[in-house]
Amino acid sequence: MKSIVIAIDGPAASGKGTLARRLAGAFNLPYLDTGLLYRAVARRVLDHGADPADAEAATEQARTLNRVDLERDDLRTKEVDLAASAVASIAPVRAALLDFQRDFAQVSGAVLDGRDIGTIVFPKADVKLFITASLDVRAERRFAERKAQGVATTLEAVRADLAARDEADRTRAAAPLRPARDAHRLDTSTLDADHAFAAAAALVNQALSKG
Ligand SMILES: Nc1ncnc2c1ncn2[C@@H]1O[C@H](COP(=O)(O)OP(=O)(O)O)[C@@H](O)[C@H]1O
Ligand SMILES: Nc1ccn([C@@H]2O[C@H](COP(=O)(O)OP(=O)(O)O)[C@@H](O)[C@H]2O)c(=O)n1
Repeated sequence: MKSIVIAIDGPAASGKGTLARRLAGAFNLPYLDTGLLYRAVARRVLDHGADPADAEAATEQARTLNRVDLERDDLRTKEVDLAASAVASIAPVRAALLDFQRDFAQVSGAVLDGRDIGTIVFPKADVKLFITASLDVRAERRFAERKAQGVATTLEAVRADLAARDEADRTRAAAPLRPARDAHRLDTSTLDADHAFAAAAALVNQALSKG
């Protein structure tokens, strides 16, 4: 199969990762969850006792990030959610992570999900998807995940955290969260994962048949 790049962006808990993983499996492409890069930088900053908003400290951690950092099992906590969004607003942090993301797709193409894949990382991606869902639906999904992990929280707290992070991601100067002009928008508020996958796979097949 032709090696292609599929860029998937959208707000937190919209279903990007679920969809990206399935597309990667179906089209035999490597998958990169780029949120993990920012989470791992944030984790390292916190481990060093530094402030995630400290540009110098965060940039140093981004420049020395390695693959093992991405495999940690403590990257999806509430503390890291907010710290990741803070380090992600620092332009030199983003610059330090750019080559890794581009190199990842070099050999065999890839599916990447994040916030700026279609706008900055791969502006010429073969297929761009912008995944959304209402704040209430996304909060329910993330709350269910946290509950399954045994984390003590409330739906209201999860909703407030998502809203704050989305607002920060949308309004930052460096690579703000927004759909690329040529992105296909997919609202998963009332689409289950199977229907979201079917809609996305149809768009990928369309691109493959044109290419
Ligand atoms: N279309 C969908 N319908 C219902 N639940 C979904 C859908 N897509 C994802 N989920 C669930 O929502 C949660 C967040 O999905 P995830 O793919 O991790 O989102 P993101 O990568 O955008 O943060 C997960 O528990 C996932 O199983
Ligand atoms: N390409 C990306 C991916 C993530 N991020 C940042 O990293 C944070 C965590 O991303 P994530 O994709 O793991 O978050 P969830 O959607 O899984 O909650 C986001 O809130 C963004 O601030 C980014 O700025 N650019």
